[in-house]
Amino acid sequence: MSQTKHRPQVAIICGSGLGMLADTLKCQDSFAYSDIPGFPQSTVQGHAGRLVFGELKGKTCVCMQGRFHMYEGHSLLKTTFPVRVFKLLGVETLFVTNAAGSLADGLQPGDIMIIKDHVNFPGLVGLNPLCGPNDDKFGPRFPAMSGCYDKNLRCLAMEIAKQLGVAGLMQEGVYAMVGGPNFETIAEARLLHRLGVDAVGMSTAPEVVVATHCGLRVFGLSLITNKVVKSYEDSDSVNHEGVLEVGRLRSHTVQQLVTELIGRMEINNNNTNNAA
Ligand SMILES: O=P(O)(O)O[C@H]1O[C@H](CO)[C@@H](O)[C@H]1O
Ligand code: HPA
Repeated sequence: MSQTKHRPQVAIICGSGLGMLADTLKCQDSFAYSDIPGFPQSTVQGHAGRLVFGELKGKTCVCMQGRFHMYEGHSLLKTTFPVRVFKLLGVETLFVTNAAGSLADGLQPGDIMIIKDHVNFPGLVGLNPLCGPNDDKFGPRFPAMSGCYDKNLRCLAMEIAKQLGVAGLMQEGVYAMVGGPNFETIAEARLLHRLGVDAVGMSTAPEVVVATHCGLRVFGLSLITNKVVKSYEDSDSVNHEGVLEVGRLRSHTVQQLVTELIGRMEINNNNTNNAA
């Protein structure tokens, strides 16, 4: 921390193809993950591997240009390590963004889903970053996860979308994390759809679990990059290049939304920063 004067209140995790969110920060200090002791390395195309500090609309932010995924071979503790670093830096609010495939018929590629809730499939079978001895300095052994996506921020985001004229692209929904790295089979897609999942991806839930455990307020959004194939008659197939391309196409809108939301949200400044 001796290498930056920024003391962030807000952390942003950029999803696949959404690294441009960091470009909006003013007075940047940027660090390659490879230069930060103990930080994992990004191995996925579209995840640059840089931590960027800066100002956005009067708030101090830190932005992860590149996240870590379980399928890269990182332990869940490693994939979520930055979230606890953010807590220790004094961050109060975590923004998680991701690229996701849609299962809901009303969500089209290019749409933006405000995450209302998630299904953490790896977590349901014990692949949870909170497994192992609990560190009471961060949070309780059995943290509640109901309401882990802050309702006020969700409402404010919708209000801002209306003012920006992009409300037609936006709706709330349930995100499910699967392990990846393969995309879903048709049978898996149908199962997820029947379970009430609106969008699916391979990240985010562990970060949100760790953030909620240590008392961070969370806002999440999924950029819908593809429709998940649910029919045996459908010859479409998804690929990572296509996912990144939709990220590039929608980058401006996502930047506008995140910038306005960060600018207008209230910061309590009551983060005691005493987790450890
Ligand atoms: O969740 P993010 O990191 O946005 O990336 C999503 O896009 C990649 C697949 O194209 C997977 O990593 C999936 O999780
Ligand atoms: O269709 C998908 N499935 C899982 N992860 C994804 N990330 C982007 N699109 C998808």
